[in-house]
Amino acid sequence: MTAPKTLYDKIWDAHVAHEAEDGTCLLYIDRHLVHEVTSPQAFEGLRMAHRPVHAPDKTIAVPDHNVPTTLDRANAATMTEDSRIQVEALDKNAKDFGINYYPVSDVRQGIVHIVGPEQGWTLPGMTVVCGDSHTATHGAFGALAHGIGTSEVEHVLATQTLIQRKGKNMKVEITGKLRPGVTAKDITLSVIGATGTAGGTGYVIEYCGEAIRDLSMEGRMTVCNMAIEGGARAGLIAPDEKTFAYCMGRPHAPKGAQWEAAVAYWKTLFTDEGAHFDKVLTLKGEDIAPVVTWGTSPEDVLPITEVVPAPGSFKGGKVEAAQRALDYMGLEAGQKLTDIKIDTVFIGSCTNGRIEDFRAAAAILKGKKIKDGMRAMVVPGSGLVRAQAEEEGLAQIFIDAGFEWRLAGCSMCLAMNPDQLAPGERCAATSNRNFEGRQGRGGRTHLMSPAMAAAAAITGHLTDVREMM
Ligand SMILES: CC(C)[C@H](C(=O)O)[C@@H](O)C(=O)O
Ligand code: SF4
Repeated sequence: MTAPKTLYDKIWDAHVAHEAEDGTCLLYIDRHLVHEVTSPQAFEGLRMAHRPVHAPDKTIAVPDHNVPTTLDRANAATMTEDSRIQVEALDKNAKDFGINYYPVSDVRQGIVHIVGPEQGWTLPGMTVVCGDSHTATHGAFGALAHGIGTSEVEHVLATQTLIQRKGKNMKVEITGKLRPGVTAKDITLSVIGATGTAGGTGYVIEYCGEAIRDLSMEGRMTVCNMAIEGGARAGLIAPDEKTFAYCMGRPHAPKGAQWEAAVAYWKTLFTDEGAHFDKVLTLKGEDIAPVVTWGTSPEDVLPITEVVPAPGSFKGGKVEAAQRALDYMGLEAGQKLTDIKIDTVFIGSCTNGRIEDFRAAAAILKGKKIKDGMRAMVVPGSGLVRAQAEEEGLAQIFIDAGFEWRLAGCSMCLAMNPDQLAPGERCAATSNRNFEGRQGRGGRTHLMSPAMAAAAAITGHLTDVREMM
């Protein structure tokens, strides 16, 4: 009898092409996703070595970080020089190397981590890499998805393999049911609150338990997306009937007999009874509340019913960090979180830019107006999410409430395109990072779920969405 394996062990073992004596492995890569920020030097390296892309049919590129999200973006003048150079380089590299490409003009364009699953490129049991830390998102399908650096991007382009050492196994179990108003975003932020941003260092996290099983594929992507903020190398969720239903019929999913064979294999992708985990965290779904971040790290998270913590309440080295965070955020210890006024709302990103996120936000906004003077925008994760939201009438709800309804891209998740905070502006954001300057120099970010961001847009301050339901 073979030893019981975790889901991570199974996918890993199925992809090891070579293992060196010191344990360094060469891992076969099934899908390589590429965006404009981390790929230019990699393609340049290939060019200089006169090498082709090894598996162009498994390589998928889309520009997302630098692209403006306003309707006039076809006009090159809407981009800074640096942004334009990166996007034009991707246009050229995609053409020269013959890889799959979704240019800005294509309705399928969007954030790489939303486009991959949507087009059926991401499937259970695969190894997926991208020169981007939030590649962890694809783990929602039971795919082993690693974020990689630019030199590794070049290596994968050239060889379709990645040099890796195996990580350790960590289990994060969310038992029971979530309470009303609590979402996947609250799960993933609460996990980071419990483990800290280094809690997952060296591990691949498998999320399991009833509350995870109950999530839609969109919600599972939200959870895995932030595995990286918890320090983990990747996040994973075992595929099930929901996963198969999401994948079926997608443009690049297998069809017919190949589909049947694939599903039969996918059904073997679960952690065996008795498999060993090096670390385990269990949270009760019932105990998770709608949360917001108050500081400049995703671990600075608290239930919305709490107050801004006193730096002195932290241990050791964290006291200074907490004080600095409060100074940067312009907050006072003891202040009620619900008293924090905001002037900007950003709903979007690879964490929360999918259709379900927009349904949740629209449910709160329907028939309401955002606070006077509020700058609020909804940025779809892809052109197809945008089209679906328009068809479902969600876009009109946002527009009627006073939101800007944008084109797809990373947008205000990071300050690499025209959507940015000015110094001192304070934003309720559905994205995943809140460090100093993330959304623009001097900008202040509070991370939360789409429903919570919608509630804050209406009241003008951080708000407990449960009071609006
Ligand atoms: C620009 C890119 C390399 C970066 C990442 O890897 O995460 C970005 O997507 C981010 O979220 O900060
Ligand atoms: S949406 Fe944000 S987190 Fe996601 S890939 Fe873009 S910049 Fe990174």
